[in-house]
Amino acid sequence: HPGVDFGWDGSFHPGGGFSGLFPGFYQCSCPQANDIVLSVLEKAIAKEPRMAASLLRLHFHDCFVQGCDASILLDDSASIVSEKGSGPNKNSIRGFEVIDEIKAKLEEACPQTVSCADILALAARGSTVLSGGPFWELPLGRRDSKTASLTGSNNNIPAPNSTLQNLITLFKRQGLDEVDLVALSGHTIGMARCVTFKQRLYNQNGDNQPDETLEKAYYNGLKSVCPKSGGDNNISPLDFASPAKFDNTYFKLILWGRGLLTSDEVLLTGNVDKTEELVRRFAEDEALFLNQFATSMVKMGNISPLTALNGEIRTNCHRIN
Ligand code: HEM
Ligand SMILES: [Ca+2]
Ligand SMILES: [Ca+2]
Repeated sequence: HPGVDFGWDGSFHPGGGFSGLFPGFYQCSCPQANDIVLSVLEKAIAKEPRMAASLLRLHFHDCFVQGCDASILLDDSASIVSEKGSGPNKNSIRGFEVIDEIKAKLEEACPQTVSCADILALAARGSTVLSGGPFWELPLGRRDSKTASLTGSNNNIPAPNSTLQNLITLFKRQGLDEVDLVALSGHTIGMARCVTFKQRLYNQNGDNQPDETLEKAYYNGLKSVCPKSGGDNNISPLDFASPAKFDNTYFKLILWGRGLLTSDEVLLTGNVDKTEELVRRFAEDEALFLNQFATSMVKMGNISPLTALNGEIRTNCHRIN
């Protein structure tokens, strides 16, 4: 029942707009929602620490396509072309079983109440916290889409070989600025497949040469995980210093030429003073990064939510009601 609860202060965007979301949204209708999410996450992340990273990314890939509306969870059907088959998602995005388990428990406790879109947001926050990262007050009340957009998924989610200008443009399109870009790019947990960084190792500029910004020892190690031919699905940590801990080592590694993706490296070397400066400051000051990450996650989570009578509360996140 939107509008009945308190928490109105969280509904106002930093920019001044009204998102319609607020932290107390389930305070009456499902007060145990976050505890249920956390209990499933604890188990899943204990079994596989990488799951925290996968769930965080799932929320990002949802929010950048039609807003945070759980469009990413819809399977192919008569009316839906699933986003799961897009370039950025195919053979890559994971964590659906954990979302299903959370949804099943929530349907049992509070039937037809907690949206799949809010589950993604709660799972992203819980995963961050359980990995040692920051907590944030999370505005809730998103509803679920009745549509998905495969083309949106292909066009709005940045590719790992993006230029810095391209990254800035794609984030601006979502109302996110350079500060949000650098903070949210904080690939401090999780893994990437060889195919996403192979170009850097063997042919960065079409001249059959590696990316010159790659530090030598790191480069040699990556070549053994990611051969010139084959091995596309071999994985390497995005932050090899602490792949399961949510900290600022990712930014330190970038300064040392040990960022994994081109999109990580260009934050420093892409000739935009602002992003270069932010990489340096986040590398120096962990608290600054963690605080900014939390702020930027709230901003990302507020992208075009469905509220009031728009959308629906799906009973099964895989399909519309
Ligand atoms: C700035 C543009 C971004 C680009 C180009 C990018 C690209 C990528 C790529 C290529 C992977 C590896 C995928 C694979 O190999 O299958 C990855 C993984 C990941 N990304 Fe990003 N990403 C970006 C921003 C973000 C944002 C905003 C978040 C969340 C706030 C995020 C969170 C993650 C996480 C946690 C993983 C690891 C997932 C896992 O281990 O399952 N990324 N990203
Ligand atoms: Ca979406
Ligand atoms: Ca880390």
